[in-house]
Amino acid sequence: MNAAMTVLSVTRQLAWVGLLLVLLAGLSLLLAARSDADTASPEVAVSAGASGIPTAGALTLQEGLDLRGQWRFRAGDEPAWATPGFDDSDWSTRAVPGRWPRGGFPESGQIGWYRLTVNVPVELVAASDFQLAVRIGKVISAYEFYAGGQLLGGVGGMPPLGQTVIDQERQYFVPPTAVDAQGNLVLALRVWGGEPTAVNAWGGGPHAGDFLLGEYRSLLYQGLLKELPGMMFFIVTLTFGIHHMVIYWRNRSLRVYLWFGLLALDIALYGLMLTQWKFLLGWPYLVLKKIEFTSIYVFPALALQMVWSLVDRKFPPALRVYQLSFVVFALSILPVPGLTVHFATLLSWQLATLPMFGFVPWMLWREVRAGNREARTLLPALALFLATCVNDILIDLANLETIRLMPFGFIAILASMSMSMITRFTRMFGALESEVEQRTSELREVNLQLVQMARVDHLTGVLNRRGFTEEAEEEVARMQRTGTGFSIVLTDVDFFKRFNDRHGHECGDHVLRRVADILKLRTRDIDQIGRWGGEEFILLLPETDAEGAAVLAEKLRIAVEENVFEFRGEQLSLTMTFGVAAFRLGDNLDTCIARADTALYHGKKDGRNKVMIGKYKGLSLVN
Ligand SMILES: Nc1nc2c(ncn2[C@@H]2O[C@H](COP(=O)(O)OP(=O)(O)OP(=O)(O)O)[C@@H](O)[C@H]2O)c(=O)[nH]1
Repeated sequence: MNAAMTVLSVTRQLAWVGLLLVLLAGLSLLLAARSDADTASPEVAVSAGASGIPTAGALTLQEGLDLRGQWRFRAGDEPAWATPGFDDSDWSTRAVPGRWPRGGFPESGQIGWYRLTVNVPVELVAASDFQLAVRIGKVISAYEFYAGGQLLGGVGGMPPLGQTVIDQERQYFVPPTAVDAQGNLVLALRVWGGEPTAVNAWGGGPHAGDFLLGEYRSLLYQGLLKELPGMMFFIVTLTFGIHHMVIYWRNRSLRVYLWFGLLALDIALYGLMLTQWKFLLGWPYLVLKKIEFTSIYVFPALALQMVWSLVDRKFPPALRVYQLSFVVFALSILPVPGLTVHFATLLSWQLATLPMFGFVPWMLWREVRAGNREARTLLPALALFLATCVNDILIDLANLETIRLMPFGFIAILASMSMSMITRFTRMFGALESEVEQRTSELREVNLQLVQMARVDHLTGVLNRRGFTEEAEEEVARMQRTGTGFSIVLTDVDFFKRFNDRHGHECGDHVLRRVADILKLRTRDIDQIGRWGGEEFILLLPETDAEGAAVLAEKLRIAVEENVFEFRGEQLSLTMTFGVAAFRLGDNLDTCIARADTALYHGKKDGRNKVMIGKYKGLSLVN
């Protein structure tokens, strides 16, 4: 019952998480589709140069004018390049976003300028309820942003400070004074490509994200909406992680929950670092980046542990070394100052993960063939996950501008692992329940035997005093209900002490057993026989009056008297005396037995080997 409840509650929780994931995936696809539609031909939205100044109508400005496309570009650094009047017609053009070639522009100190002129409706900009804004996407490694020759801010730090912040999108108010009388607005980006290591690894310049001109609140809303799936992914994985850690905390034998929880927390952290929400933490960019890299660097180690623990296999020592190397890798980048170490080691880390792409599926495939159910559930999800990893690695290696899919791959892993764990624990609970059931029924049987044993005399096999009393009490109750009477017969072996002394205790035991057999054999099934004391037996005869009981007692007396008891070649005989009493209204069991006892006593006194009826007042002898 408990197991069923647990499985039910876990399933319910998973159903919620599943629903969230579906919503998340749906929303992401919707947004991806929207942004695809927006960017289908960025050149159409923006084209640089005096000949084709893009014009932003009122409607477009509300929705946001896409600034992605060709901007004027020049490597080098002149303060005059920010001024609106500067003629940039002889500059080359460069895509925004679009990375610089690897190595960047060392001859110009890794600094280059981007310029774009757009035309905006003057009346709209002058309106008091309209605030013009520009959103600048992600730029490697730092930049300053100018509009109408005014410095509006930037991200990171330009040399000589040289502070790298490569993935922060930021939105800037554009003052109406930045727009000239004809509505022309000149935007300029002064970009620093970064330290040589960064430029060699990443190129430089604007590389991703939104580049938009529009109404401030509308841009802000769009930005928030775009970041929502990332935030939801973070919340879902964080909840998953915490939930599994709590389960592990409550039951330390569920190791697989520990690894699953840690893995989910690690991914949650990584997911958060991929969103703009991380900047709300207000932590230095270096710290955020260290967290991002540590979380991704340590991921293979946790994933290996998780997979092996899920399929319940021992970790091979060589694999342990491989796994620990990731942990060491992840931890060692923490104390190294600056971000250079991350850019310098990323490729090595990616290469180091490559073997996993081969042997993990291979191991799982072997497990699947060996009939491991967890492996069967995990394998397709892992294949999907690895495919998304390849996609993401290609984005870095080949500068592909496609969507990063790893979070979705990880969702598949999460879902499959949950399913796997549910199946596993449902199976475990099922086995446990049937085992408990079996044990309970065994215990019940043993208990029954014990109860029986506690009611039975082990020498003769008839009821003992306690067992007989219980049965007799029930008979009394029945009699009071139905009015049917019964009789009690008390019988005792004559001169048994002498018999014992003469033939030995063992022989005495044997004889007692045989006497019990005779009593059993000569009575009805409904009659109850008990051993009342040492050599004394008692009988309860339902629906029998005193006379009927005396007749039976007489038969028993004769049977015992005529019986030849054989023991170790000896042929022996003995007699018994019987006291009979019928249960009457106003009696209780004790008074009835006492009457039978008195009759027995008188039978003994009267020469033994007799049946005496204990009348209500007085006695009568049967023979
Ligand atoms: N072998 C054997 N003897 C028992 C057992 N229980 C009681 N006895 C013996 O039965 C004898 C009963 O002796 P008494 O109570 O003096 O009665 P008796 O010798 O039968 O004499 P009456 O009953 O007066 O005829 C004692 O010697 C007990 O030791 C038993 O389980 N096995």
